[in-house]
Amino acid sequence: RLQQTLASDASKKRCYEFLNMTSRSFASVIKELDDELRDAVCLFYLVLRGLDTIEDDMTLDLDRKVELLRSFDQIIYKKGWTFNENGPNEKDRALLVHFDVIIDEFLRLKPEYQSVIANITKLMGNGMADYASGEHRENTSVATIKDFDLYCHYVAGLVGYGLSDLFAASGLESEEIAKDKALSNSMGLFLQKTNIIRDYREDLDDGRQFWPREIWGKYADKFSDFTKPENKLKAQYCLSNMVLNVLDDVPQVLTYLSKLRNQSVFNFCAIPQVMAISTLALVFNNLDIFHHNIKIRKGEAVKLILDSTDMDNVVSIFRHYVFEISRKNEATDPNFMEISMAIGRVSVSC
Ligand SMILES: COc1cccc([C@H]2O[C@H](CC(=O)N[C@@H](CC(=O)O)C(=O)O)C(=O)N(CC(C)(C)C)c3ccc(Cl)cc32)c1OC
Repeated sequence: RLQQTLASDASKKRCYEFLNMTSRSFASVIKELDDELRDAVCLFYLVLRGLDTIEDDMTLDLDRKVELLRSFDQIIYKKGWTFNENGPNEKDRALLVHFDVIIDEFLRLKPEYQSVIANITKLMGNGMADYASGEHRENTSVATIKDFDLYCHYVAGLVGYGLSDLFAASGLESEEIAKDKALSNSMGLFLQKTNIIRDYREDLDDGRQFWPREIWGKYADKFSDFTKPENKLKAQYCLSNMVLNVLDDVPQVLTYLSKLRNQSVFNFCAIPQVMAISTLALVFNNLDIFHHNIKIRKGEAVKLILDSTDMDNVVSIFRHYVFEISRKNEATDPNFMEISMAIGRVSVSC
């Protein structure tokens, strides 16, 4: 008995070490969750990280990758399973090499948490596999805005679905939070789309492009054209068009947050969203994103974390950054009117 307890404490501790290693600041936010949810969310994060590592691994041949993605929801039940076929990326490699530890802890979760995580893993793994093997294969390019929303639904919207299901199953939040899928989806889309805008240069250098051709194709012939000084103006208008697309999700994000009742769940959900609206204001009309990765200053991030503990503060943070976007909005920009109206829609929702 004691032997088992010591073993399970050791593997739980190792899971949190992997969490700290893979997610920098976010790990500390997960650790603040109430006891009932902390381990389930930690394991959900690590399972998703494992899936993401496989999707990102360019050294795997396609058939092998698709097989792993489509079966990951069964793999997480296989005690002892580990994976060391994958590439050089040390940080993520370690997680899969020691994935048996994650599986041991996953199998110690309550059955209802296990099934939420397994169901989302199945949907996400198949979505990723469809995407990897489908017509997108050439350079993971996204054609239409519809494709863009579908891709972001697979990799981020589904995470919102799963977390809302965990919140409801824990009893810390109402069943309603898991019912309205559109709200949960927006929680993922807002974060993912903001990151995709911020990461233009990093992804371009990695040979990946996630901006939908339906948008950037209006401003250039090649996705990399925006890095050229002579295309400065086109680059700015393409960027504002991308920001306009993301602003659509803001009202749903605020509605989702307003439904939360548990303080630790609210903090966990609000902090990434206020970081994202701050990032969105930073990248808007900021041509640096075409040259290097930009991030909000550490001091500002800390202030945002401390301030996002109740709905009124979160609303005023969103108002502040949406106002900053409207200040930077230029009348000569073809998207000027649309952005002004999107800002109007946001302002009435908060
Ligand atoms: C209701 O929905 C959510 C509520 C709270 C947080 C998140 C969301 O926030 C982090 C926040 C995070 O991971 N931030 C990074 C910073 C960064 O990535 O730029 C960090 O602070 O390290 C994030 O980015 N993603 C990754 C996806 C967006 C793909 C889902 C994420 C991955 C796994 C989990 Cl369990 C959760 C999240 C939610 O997911 C939608």
